[in-house]
Amino acid sequence: MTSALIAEGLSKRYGRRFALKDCTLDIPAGHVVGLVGPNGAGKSTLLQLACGLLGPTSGRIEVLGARPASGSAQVGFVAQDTPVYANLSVADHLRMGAHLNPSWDTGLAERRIAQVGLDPAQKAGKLSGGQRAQLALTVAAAKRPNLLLLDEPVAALDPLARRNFLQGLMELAAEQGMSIVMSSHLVADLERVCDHLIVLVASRVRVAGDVDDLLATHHRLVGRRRDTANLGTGQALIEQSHTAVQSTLVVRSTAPIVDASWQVDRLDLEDIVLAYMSGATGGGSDRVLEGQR
Ligand SMILES: Nc1ncnc2c1ncn2[C@@H]1O[C@H](COP(=O)(O)OP(=O)(O)OP(=O)(O)O)[C@@H](O)[C@H]1O
Repeated sequence: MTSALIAEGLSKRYGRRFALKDCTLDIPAGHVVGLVGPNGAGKSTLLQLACGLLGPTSGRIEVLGARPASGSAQVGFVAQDTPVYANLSVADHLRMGAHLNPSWDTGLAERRIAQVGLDPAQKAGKLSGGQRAQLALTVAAAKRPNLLLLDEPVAALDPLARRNFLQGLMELAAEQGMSIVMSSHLVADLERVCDHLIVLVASRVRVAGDVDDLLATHHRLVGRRRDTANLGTGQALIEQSHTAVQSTLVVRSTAPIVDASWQVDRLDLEDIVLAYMSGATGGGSDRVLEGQR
């Protein structure tokens, strides 16, 4: 398996504050990867390190087998604020893309512009936020990069445009073999399109892996109140909450849960992401203390 991105002990610091800390990842090529985490977790920082707009404070990052270089034809990046040139028309953006990129795919660009209903003559400065996002994605995709990095690309899109956009992404990945890494707060969307997920919380990677594997190995256990120090071997506690009589845990376990005193439920991806986010904030242990009062 080849890697789209490898990070080892990757950190980025601004003054005394870490935007990303000790991040170790191996993102397989040819996948659609979701990057989630709360505001300020470090998602944009990781994407900017990956496209060479930022350099690491320490550690190593390799993208498609090389050190990231800003402007690489192999890597497409759409920043959170979907930058376009306000005074240029949609058609001007496509002409400029064709001029600057040897691997420019005119057919793909024109097809997408028509699909999303953009008027080629319209000035980019007059487009809505969602339309600008569609234009920026089209320009990035038509470069035919091997890796496409998207920072919250669907935030400005209406639900129908979002569904079409995500459908388009899946087609790009399937037809062109493009690797895609996309940050978003909309986990339900990511569950539909991503086959790999990274959860970043407070500058650190909390979990990363194939979505199918994450769904198969995380469980919610509900049972009579008990001490979580005695979990079965191979079970990692992700989140816990307790009432006076009942304990509710989220655990990661590769082996089946055999303790019949637990009711065991499956989790969806959103449940898993929320468990990592709240487990990391210490919410779980606060709730233990509250239950013991
Ligand atoms: N240029 C900068 N100077 C100082 N601090 C910065 C800078 N850029 C980011 N940070 C800090 O680094 C941390 C991570 O920021 P980042 O933008 O990567 O988070 P994010 O996960 O993308 O957040 P959001 O979901 O809100 O977009 C934040 O605490 C932020 O304040």
